[in-house]
Amino acid sequence: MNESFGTRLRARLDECGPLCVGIDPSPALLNAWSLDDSPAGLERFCRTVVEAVADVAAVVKPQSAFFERWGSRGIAVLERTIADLREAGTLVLLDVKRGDIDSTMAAYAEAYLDRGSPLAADAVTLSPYLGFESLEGAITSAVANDAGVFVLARTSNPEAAVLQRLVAGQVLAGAAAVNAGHSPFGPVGVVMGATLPEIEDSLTTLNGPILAPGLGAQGATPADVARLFGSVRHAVLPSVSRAVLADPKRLRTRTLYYRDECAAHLSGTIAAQK
Ligand SMILES: O=c1ccn([C@@H]2O[C@H](COP(=O)(O)O)[C@@H](O)[C@H]2O)c(=O)[nH]1
Repeated sequence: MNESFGTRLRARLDECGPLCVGIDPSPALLNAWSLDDSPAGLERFCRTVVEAVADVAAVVKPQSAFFERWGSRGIAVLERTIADLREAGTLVLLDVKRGDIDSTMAAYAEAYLDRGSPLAADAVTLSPYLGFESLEGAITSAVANDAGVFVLARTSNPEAAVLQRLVAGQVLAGAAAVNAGHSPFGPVGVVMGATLPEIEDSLTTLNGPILAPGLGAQGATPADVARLFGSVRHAVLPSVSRAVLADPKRLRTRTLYYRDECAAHLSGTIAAQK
């Protein structure tokens, strides 16, 4: 029997420490790397990131939008990047933020979670905007494929605050209900920005992983991660993209910096800053 996503994520966090590195091959970053904004440039970018971080980041998170922009040729690069990451033993979280009615969700699940699919990842991001229950088929598919999902609860962008504060409680309750009884984590993670001023107390009963984007370019620091997520330190997965990707020569050192700083702040080795 294969190991569940929760078991594999726990092992990876214990082995590598708490960091998710994003692969966001934007036109600006390709330009900063002196690469063509083309599928070939995209491929070179991704190969370089995989080689530099696959063994030190617990999870790597390709941002689908930057691949989709190139149509089928970009998706082909995404497929190869997912394959390279999985071969390297890294967990792949595909950031696609999908959410739709049940029959359409089933097709998304087939694309991103069915282990026979060329785009199959270890986990995907999902949007609960059509109702948490509309994600049920995708969650069932994730469990059947030993994969996971991360449902948007409170995202890192400031524009989301008013809308998401109204519904985050429902998302956290829905996720906790699915995760109940699973060990070490259930299959349903949530997304909670590291940029938030505060988080919901109910996160302590989630029994699932917490993806915390916003580190670096969006202004959050490792100290913020510890201040917000200290009560769920065993489950938090801080995520960083541009602040690590800015300079190809410093990919690994920046990754190690964010990983080690997050680990030190979360463990209390570095005292929490006000
Ligand atoms: O709440 C969210 C959810 C997802 N993202 C994505 O993460 C990266 C962030 O990139 P940075 O360069 O570290 O700012 C990007 O792919 C977003 O789409 C997020 O920022 N916030």
